[in-house]
Amino acid sequence: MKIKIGPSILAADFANLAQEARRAKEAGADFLHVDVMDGHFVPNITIGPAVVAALRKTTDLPIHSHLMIEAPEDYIAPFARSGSDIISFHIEALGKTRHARLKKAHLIIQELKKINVRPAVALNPSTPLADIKGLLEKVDWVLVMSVNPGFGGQEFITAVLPKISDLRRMFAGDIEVDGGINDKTARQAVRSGANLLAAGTYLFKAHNMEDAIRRLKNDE
Ligand SMILES: O=C(CO)[C@@H](O)[C@H](O)COP(=O)(O)O
Repeated sequence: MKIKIGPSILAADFANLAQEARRAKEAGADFLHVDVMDGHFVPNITIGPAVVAALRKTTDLPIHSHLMIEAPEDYIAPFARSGSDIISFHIEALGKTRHARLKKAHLIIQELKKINVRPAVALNPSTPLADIKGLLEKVDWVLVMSVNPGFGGQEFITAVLPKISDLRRMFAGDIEVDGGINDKTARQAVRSGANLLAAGTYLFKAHNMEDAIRRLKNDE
């Protein structure tokens, strides 16, 4: 599968987002990964739909809004209106029982498809695949977190690699891995079956983003 790279704008210069989006595009990015955090689901607050809408005006790259928020079902419409092409929501944010989570996930997926936004389901490092198995026929993008969500610049959790391989055995769609991606962990993730890589620190702090993207794609 072709490897695609989504620079995570959490590590970008927030005072110059238009320029950062342009820099990512020129460096060969395939999509922009936008981390939305609410201070409840994760212990950090980042950006809302207004910033995604502003970013939308500056780039034609697909925008993936990764909702790390409680009650994501309440925010689907504003993030869709802001111009997100892909919206991911966390399975852990949808309730206490597996049944309740799946029920809510199905409704969110239906709503997203109806408005032509690509749905993706995200799961934390400690969340088992069993929790999303019932959704794999409904989505074609799964986001596997390789750090505990909340902050950029953390170390890749190698314990998620078997989960990526297991997922690849049962799922032919896109598998995005996010958190602690660098040239070494990118290779581990791809070897395990990932084809989409979100990377913040490694790309935005690189001396040359184009070279860094090439290294992640392993086509130097
Ligand atoms: O969602 C998250 C963190 O919660 C990620 O998207 C990070 O923003 C990735 O940053 P790096 O680990 O690549 O610096």
